[in-house]
Amino acid sequence: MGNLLRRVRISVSVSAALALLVGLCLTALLFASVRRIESHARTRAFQQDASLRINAVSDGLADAIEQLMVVNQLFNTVGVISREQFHTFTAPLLARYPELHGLSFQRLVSDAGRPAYEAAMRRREPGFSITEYVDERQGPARRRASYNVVEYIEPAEGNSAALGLDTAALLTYDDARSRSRRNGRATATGLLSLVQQRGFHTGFLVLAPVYQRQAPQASTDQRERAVIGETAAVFRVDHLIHTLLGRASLLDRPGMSINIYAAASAEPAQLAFSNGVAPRPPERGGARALLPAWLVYDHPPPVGAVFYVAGEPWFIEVAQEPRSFIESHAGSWYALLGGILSSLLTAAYIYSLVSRHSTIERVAGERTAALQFANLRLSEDLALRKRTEKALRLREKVIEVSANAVIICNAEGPDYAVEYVNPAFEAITGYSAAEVIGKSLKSMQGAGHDQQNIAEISAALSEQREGHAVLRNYRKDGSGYWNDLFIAPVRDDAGLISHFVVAQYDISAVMRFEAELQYQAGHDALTGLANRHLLNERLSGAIADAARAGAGLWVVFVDLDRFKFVNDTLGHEAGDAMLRVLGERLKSAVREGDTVARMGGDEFVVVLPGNPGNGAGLRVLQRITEVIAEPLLIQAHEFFVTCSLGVAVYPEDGATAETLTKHADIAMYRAKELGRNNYQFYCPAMNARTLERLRIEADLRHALERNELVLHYQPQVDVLSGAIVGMEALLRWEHPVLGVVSPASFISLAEEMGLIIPIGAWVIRTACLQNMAWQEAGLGKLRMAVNLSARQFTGKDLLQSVADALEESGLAARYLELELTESMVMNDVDSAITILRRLKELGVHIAIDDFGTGYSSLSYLRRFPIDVLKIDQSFVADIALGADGAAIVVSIISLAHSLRLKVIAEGVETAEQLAFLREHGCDEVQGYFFSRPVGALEFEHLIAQGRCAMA
Ligand SMILES: Nc1nc2c(ncn2[C@@H]2O[C@H](COP(=O)(O)O[C@H]3[C@@H](O)[C@H](n4cnc5c(=O)[nH]c(N)nc54)O[C@@H]3COP(=O)(O)O)[C@@H](O)[C@H]2O)c(=O)[nH]1
Repeated sequence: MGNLLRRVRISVSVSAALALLVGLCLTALLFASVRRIESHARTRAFQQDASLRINAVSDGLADAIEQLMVVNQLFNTVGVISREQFHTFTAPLLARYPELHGLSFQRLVSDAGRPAYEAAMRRREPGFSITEYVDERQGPARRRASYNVVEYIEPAEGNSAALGLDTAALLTYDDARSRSRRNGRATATGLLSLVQQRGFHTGFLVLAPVYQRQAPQASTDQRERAVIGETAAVFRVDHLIHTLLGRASLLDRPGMSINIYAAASAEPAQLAFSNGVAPRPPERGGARALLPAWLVYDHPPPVGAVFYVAGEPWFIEVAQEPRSFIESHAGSWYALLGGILSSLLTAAYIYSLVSRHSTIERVAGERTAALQFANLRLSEDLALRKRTEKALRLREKVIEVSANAVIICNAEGPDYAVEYVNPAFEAITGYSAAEVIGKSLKSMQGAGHDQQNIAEISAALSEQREGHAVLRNYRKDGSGYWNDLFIAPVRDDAGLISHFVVAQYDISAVMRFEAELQYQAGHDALTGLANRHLLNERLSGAIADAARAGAGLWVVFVDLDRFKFVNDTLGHEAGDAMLRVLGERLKSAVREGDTVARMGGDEFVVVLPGNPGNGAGLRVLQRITEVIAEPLLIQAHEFFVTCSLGVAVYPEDGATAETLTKHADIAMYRAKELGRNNYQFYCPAMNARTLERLRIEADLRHALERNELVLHYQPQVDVLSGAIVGMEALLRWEHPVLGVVSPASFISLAEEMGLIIPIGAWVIRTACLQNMAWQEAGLGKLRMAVNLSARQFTGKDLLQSVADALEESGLAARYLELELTESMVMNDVDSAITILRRLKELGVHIAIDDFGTGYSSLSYLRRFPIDVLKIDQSFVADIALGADGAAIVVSIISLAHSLRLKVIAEGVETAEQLAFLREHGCDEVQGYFFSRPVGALEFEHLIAQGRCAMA
């Protein structure tokens, strides 16, 4: 409160002080303004007074001079008049203008004319002579060239001494006289001492020239020649000014001084009149020195003006003596005092007004603060209540909109009657609130009473504690769902348990997802069959069962033959589709419950429990082979797939899932080696073979860089001439330990390992270089046939490697023939045609190898840009055996020729076969009958012989 009071007092004082300050400032402004106005008024009044005086003086002088000009005009008009006439004419003028001290006529007399002139004058004025003053004594004038003699002068009284006076002796005249004569105008002299009166007085003369009448006066010279004298007016300055100012009552103004100078400025030597020294500002000593001058006295600046007296500049200065500020600025002082008084009164009034307001405000402020405080408390209470209500409503809403079921039931057993269920409960269970409220909580357990977890909930209810259980509950329509249930007691204000709240979460989706995950963990995503992991589990279980039962079981490893080819040529989608179909077929070949698993790629494992060795197992193997071999339609193509099977037997071939699977795999490899499409039972010797295969794989990776690969060449012979017309390049691997390895053993391995691409490129390049070398050696222009593998044919580098080989070797493309198998071009006809066209664009020949063994469609054959059909050696071998083989050979020859293709038969071993082929129009032949594939040197010998031995 003390603070508040202090603050109020300060604010009141500040307001009053401010009002006083503003008032004083305004007063100061008013004071300064009034002072300015007063000063201006006084200065203006003084300037007007000064102007009156200046005008009176200058006009009065002009008037006086004008009288002289009247006299002068008389002389110049009438000529020199008599003395009496002069007196008569000037008397009224002098009477009217007392400021005129005298009017005279002065004649110009030459020295020569002096005696005559004096004589003539003496006739009128006895004793007359021309005189001058020497040492203030008048005597006869000394001789000089000419004299300016005062002939008449009026009034005579007081001026008689001047008669006969030669004014040429007065040097002060000279300048004014000569100017007057030259310019023909009245001219004033400077100040001079007048001799007319007793004593000397300051005065001046105005001279006006008198010329000889009718004499020319246009130029200065003419005027100087024409001059006969001048009229002159004499002025006593003090008398003149007094007269002029006195006449206008402008003389006696207290405090005002008038100084007149016969010069253009205030030159003290030319002071013509003064009625007092020009006043100066008073000295400012003591405290007055601290005040600005305008506050101490008021001193309007003196007024000065130049005016002309008979053409000569005169200066007049009128000054006013300074007056004290107090005396000259009464208005300013009244304004100042009035302002200060008003300011003090206003400040006092504001002080009292604001004090009253402050007191009222203080009291009102205290009351308002108290009210605000009370209001605040009230608002807080209200807000708290609102928040509480809002929180309750929110909780209620949360329960209402909760996706999980909420039940509130009475805490009284044994029924625990339901008092509330939320909408989610109704949605999940299908029961409406009306159907369950009032019913026992336990009645909602549905048909799943046998579940163990229910006991936990019952215990929580009876022990009045929290509980949790996952239950299988049932909806009103009888369908089941998984319920993650929490129960918790609710206490009333007294701390007693009055209710239980039950929260139910429908976790059916989670349970399904878990089951799905579990399924996926054990199953192959593509085929839905068991995966390697589940296979191990199941096989281990089956082994344990078999061990317990003392029974045997088989593990069958299934690998699809040439699946890689399908995958590579038709793409992964086709491969996947094939695997899905074949997986289903495998399942159909075994009993329900038998495990069929996919290991990855085209490898499957089938577990046959229950003593399959009693004959059932072999039947299953047979079924597997059959279902796999059934025609398969993928992307509108019909495929015939075979498989190779390997079987490991428990307990003979292993006691663990891992060992049995591995041994079944080894047996499957053996089946592959033995030509695919068969099954093999594992035997310990296979282990060694497998190891051998692994070693070959490792060595093959380095065969190319170690130069272990070589080409052998088998001649192709023209049937009719017996001439060697070409050769087939056949790859050999000269293994440092194993000796020469047949391509049949490692080409498929190289394909699987992806090595066929660099190996194939090497073959094409080497064959081209060799052919070109032979051609350059003059061994003839023969065609070189080179085999392409499936992977090589579809590989992206084929065209480039062929082009590079031709370019590097320089071999003409027509001497290179590429051999493809039927299956390579039939699997994807459109793409094969594209590749073949590009190869043909290079200029190479294309041959279809092993023709007749595959599934060539004749209609497609027409579309392929090929040159040669190569009859498979199996048909050639069959020629001698029966009608079928021979018929096929004849058909192929005829077909080829109808398509304008050349036919070459391979595997010709006998003269009989040759004869048959020749008889049926086969074009070329190749086979052991002529030569086995031989090394390059040996082949050169064959060419050198020119032809092969023909039977
Ligand atoms: N992709 C590649 N494949 C190649 C390459 N070199 C060979 N091969 C293929 O390997 C398979 C086996 O070839 P090979 O052991 O050389 O056997 C060939 C001939 O030696 C053999 N032949 C020739 N005449 C006779 C005969 O009168 N009787 C008889 N029993 N066999 C004979 O036939 C094989 C030639 O077959 P083909 O290629 O179909 O003309 C074989 O499939 C080769 O294609 C290679 O570089 N790349």
